[in-house]
Amino acid sequence: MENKNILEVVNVSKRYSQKKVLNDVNLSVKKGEIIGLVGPNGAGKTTLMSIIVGLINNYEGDIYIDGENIRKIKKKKQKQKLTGCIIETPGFYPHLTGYENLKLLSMYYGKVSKQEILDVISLLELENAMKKKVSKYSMGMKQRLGIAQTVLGNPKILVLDEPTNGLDPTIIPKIRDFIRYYAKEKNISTFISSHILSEIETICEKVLFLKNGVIVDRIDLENERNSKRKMFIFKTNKAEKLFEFFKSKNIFSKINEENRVIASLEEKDIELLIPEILSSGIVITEMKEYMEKLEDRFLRKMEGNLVD
Ligand SMILES: Nc1ncnc2c1ncn2[C@@H]1O[C@H](COP(=O)(O)OP(=O)(O)OP(=O)(O)O)[C@@H](O)[C@H]1O
Repeated sequence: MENKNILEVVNVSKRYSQKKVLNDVNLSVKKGEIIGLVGPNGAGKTTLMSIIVGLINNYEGDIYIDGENIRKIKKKKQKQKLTGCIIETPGFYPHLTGYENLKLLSMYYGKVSKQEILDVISLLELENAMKKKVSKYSMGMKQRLGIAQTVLGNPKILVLDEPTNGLDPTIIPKIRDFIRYYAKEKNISTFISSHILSEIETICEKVLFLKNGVIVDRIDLENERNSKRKMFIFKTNKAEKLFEFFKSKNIFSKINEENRVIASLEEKDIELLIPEILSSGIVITEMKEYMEKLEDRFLRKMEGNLVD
């Protein structure tokens, strides 16, 4: 994968009258990367995404897409071609069929082959919907057609605000495959927000937490997956004593609500520490690797007590 930043958000702030809804946001997305944006209601996710795709033009700071400052792009069409987006409800021509809508958009962008259109239809399993007028579509079908539209015109980055909203759970894996296909096969990056944190966790390489317009945490999931340091969970008769033991070794640990001890360790530490733990009279009846769910981490972060 190329290491080039396809999106750069530099010191972006946004006010609505007196209220600052984005405060000095900085982030970057590399070519082919899939990055998630999570945060509570009103955190500023839609505002940030709307600025990136050019729907909001009145903001402080700068947005660069593929090295170009979007403020300097005067032609609307040129700006629109940079990003494929789904923000709130996508717009269509309701009296036309799904296929006619896709074809019309392709003609607007030019240079979209029939095969490219057929690819999106097949990836999102839209075949049966293509001949129907969009006015007859369910909300989920409209959402899928909206997602299909995002890749026409070969954009640099997909900006997807809650793309799985209103979708049947059986369709959600299709969206995941679609995003992965365009990231890995076509090198199109994705910046995605979702309330379904497990989705973000499975698809994204990095996740940003936005709270009150500020990015309060950045998690490199890919790095964590490959890290030598892992979290382990211990079932023991003396949780408090084990916790104190780790503390005395400067190892991060905590006791969870089930009285299990969770500690951040490298595998090589374990061999050294286990004999010491056992000789101090602590009995460990179970020990396994522990993956903290993004949701739990998110909740801790929102409560303001994230400890790494
Ligand atoms: N046009 C507007 N005028 C005034 N305030 C606005 C406007 N649009 C958004 N806001 C405010 O900006 C803040 C951020 O809103 P935004 O929709 O970006 O948050 P969000 O993280 O996308 O929330 P949600 O998860 O509920 O979609 C909120 O306090 C919202 O009330």
